[in-house]
Amino acid sequence: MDIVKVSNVVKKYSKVTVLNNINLEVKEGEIIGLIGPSGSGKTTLVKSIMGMEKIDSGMVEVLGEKIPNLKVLNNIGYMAQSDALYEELTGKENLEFFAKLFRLSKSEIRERIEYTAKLVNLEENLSKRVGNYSGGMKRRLSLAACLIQDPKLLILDEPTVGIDPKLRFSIWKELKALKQQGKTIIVTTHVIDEAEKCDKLALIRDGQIIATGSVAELKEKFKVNTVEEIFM
Ligand SMILES: Nc1ncnc2c1ncn2[C@@H]1O[C@H](COP(=O)(O)OP(=O)(O)OP(=O)(O)O)[C@@H](O)[C@H]1O
Repeated sequence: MDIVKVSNVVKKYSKVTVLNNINLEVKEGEIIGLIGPSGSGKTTLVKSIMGMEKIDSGMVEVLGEKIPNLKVLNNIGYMAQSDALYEELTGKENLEFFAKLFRLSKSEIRERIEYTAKLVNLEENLSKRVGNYSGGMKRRLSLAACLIQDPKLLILDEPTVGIDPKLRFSIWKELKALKQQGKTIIVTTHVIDEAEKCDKLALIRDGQIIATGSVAELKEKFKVNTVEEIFM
């Protein structure tokens, strides 16, 4: 089943076309990487998938519903490029705040905070004020926050920026485990070794998808031996 279906999407800012006839299908349980140079349209595409950006033409469907659709938003965990956290609150209070937005019960809130904090290795720091967190810790808390309601679809915009390689490795291990549970994950990245971990890549340039496929398929298509060369 297609969890996300993007059909002929065009998005303009003033007269500038930022997404130029995008078509993309994402299947259940797939990790898809959106890869492309800075300014190529990755963030605009993920925001259009959620309905945060109004598209000029085309159609987006998520979980079988036409977007924009508020109900579907409950099933999307979105981690934006910049952290949207309350610096005055502790890590735990931030997670509680987001959990309450989704009307989770008290016991669900406790369970989900425990699970997500463990996932991103922040259990020891939950009672600290977020204003005192490092950049990497804020990134990890944002990831925990976007998982709090146990969404079916995760949309992660450069999730591992500012995260050291060891933790990046453990986050990817968890993303794979989430995939095994049937979650679908869309991730934008500039990091080559992350691209290798995706089931499928969509290469974006100047608002167009120039190729999609697994790393192996893309290497074959472009007749190259490494992922770096695909980017070139
Ligand atoms: N709100 C906006 N108003 C006008 N132009 C915008 C707006 N948001 C993005 N753009 C432009 O749209 C283009 C695509 O931007 P977008 O943020 O989607 O790229 P990106 O691939 O995510 O880049 P990066 O990797 O640097 O995050 C850029 O030229 C950008 O300047």
